[in-house]
Amino acid sequence: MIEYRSIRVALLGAGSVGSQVARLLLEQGDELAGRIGARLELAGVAVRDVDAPRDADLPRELFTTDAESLILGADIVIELMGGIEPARTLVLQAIASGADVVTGNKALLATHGPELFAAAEQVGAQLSYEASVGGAIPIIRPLKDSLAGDRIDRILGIVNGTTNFILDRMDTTGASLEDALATATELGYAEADPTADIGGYDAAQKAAILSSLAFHTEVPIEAVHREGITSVTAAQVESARRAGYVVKLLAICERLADPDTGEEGVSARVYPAMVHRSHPLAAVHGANNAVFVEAAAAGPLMFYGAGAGGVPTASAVLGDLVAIARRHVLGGPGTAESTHAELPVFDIGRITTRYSITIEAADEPGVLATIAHILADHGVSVGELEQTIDDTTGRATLVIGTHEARESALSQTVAALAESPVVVSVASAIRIEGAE
Ligand SMILES: NC(=O)C1=CN([C@@H]2O[C@H](COP(=O)(O)OP(=O)(O)OC[C@H]3O[C@@H](n4cnc5c(N)ncnc54)[C@H](OP(=O)(O)O)[C@@H]3O)[C@@H](O)[C@H]2O)C=CC1
Ligand SMILES: N[C@@H](CC=O)C(=O)O
Repeated sequence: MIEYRSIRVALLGAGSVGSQVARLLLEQGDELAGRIGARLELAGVAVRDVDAPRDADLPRELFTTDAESLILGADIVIELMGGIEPARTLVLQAIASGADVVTGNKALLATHGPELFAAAEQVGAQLSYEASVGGAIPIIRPLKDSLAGDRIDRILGIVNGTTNFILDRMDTTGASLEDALATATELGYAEADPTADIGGYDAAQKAAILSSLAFHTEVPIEAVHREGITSVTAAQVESARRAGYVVKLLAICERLADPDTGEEGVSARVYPAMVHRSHPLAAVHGANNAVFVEAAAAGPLMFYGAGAGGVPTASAVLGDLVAIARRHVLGGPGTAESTHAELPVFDIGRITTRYSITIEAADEPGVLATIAHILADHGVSVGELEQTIDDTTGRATLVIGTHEARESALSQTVAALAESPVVVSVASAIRIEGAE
């Protein structure tokens, strides 16, 4: 039997992901030691409550509530507590004490990434975060390393497993958002506060991380346009379904030219949109994620797989852990973050999108002409208006087909329609993304 040296690993958090990381580390200890050339010794696991039930059967003596003491003496610290504090302070303490860090905490990276990366760079520590986007899907390292020599123009993806699970359930079983969210939470997909998922915050944090990596610039979380799925109704999902579309929460990160000045910049945005059923993103079911990357030389690339869940995400965490541990054995520099370019981040109002608007109006003479007039004022042609009349309610449903306009124009059109006395409600205004 080979006597390996030990690398001390401190784990902060043993929830959905952390408990599976600990289990796999203990179960696969010998195999990982062979791959690394050193034994990963789980020094301890910091939690809030050492007696709380866990998803995995782990030795009780590993648990502590004293994260600060656990960090001291650790070679590698894995942060899987989530949230900003105390995670930020603990990660900084770990770096200052000479440890490398692995984290899956996108909220932390999207808000304090520059501070954490600078602290790590100053002391030559590694800060790895593959699990922060796409769960099990390798997407961080491909963007950071494999595609570092290419020019990425666009990323279009589904990056939140919980909302994809919910929208998929609403589409395929007619379940309510609340019921589907309860199931996603039971399955360990949702954040500790699921508002982060359904409000689009989690996807926006991931968009900030992806666009910063892809465009080698700092895209702060405040610059990411965010809309969640809380306003998506069963009726909207159903009408999209009847029209051959499915509603998905999308993250779009793209390099573009300012429509007014031609200046190059980037846009990062998250919103629910209709995707045609023939588009590959429509076939992303359950808590799976998919990320399309369009790179100038590589062409289109697609990354697909489990986007959430304790076991799949543990795979990404362990991948980072093994990569760092190998460096402890073999020496040599780790991978670095890009030196940042200064690209402006465009406001959503400058983006051009395709969208569909559904209006409910009283079926009165002249309604169509009034609405057509409002639309014409906002540059939407009358020819794009379709009308159906419900015989029982007497209401007219008017659907503006696929129309392309600047986001600023879209919000003005919707506001003008909503204010018109002939309009009962703007039942739905939803973007359409992805070619059919
Ligand atoms: N769940 C998923 O599918 C994915 C999650 N992630 C990210 O991974 C991280 C962990 O997620 P997840 O496992 O779902 O989170 P959980 O909420 O399930 O687990 C959090 C763990 O951290 C511990 N913890 C929280 N706050 C403290 C504190 N102040 N002091 C000590 N321990 C603390 C909790 O302790 P206790 O158990 O005692 O309460 C718990 O064990 C998050 O950043 C999340 O965004 C990334 C990809 C996928
Ligand atoms: N809550 C997140 C977990 C993974 O990042 C999600 O649902 O995607």
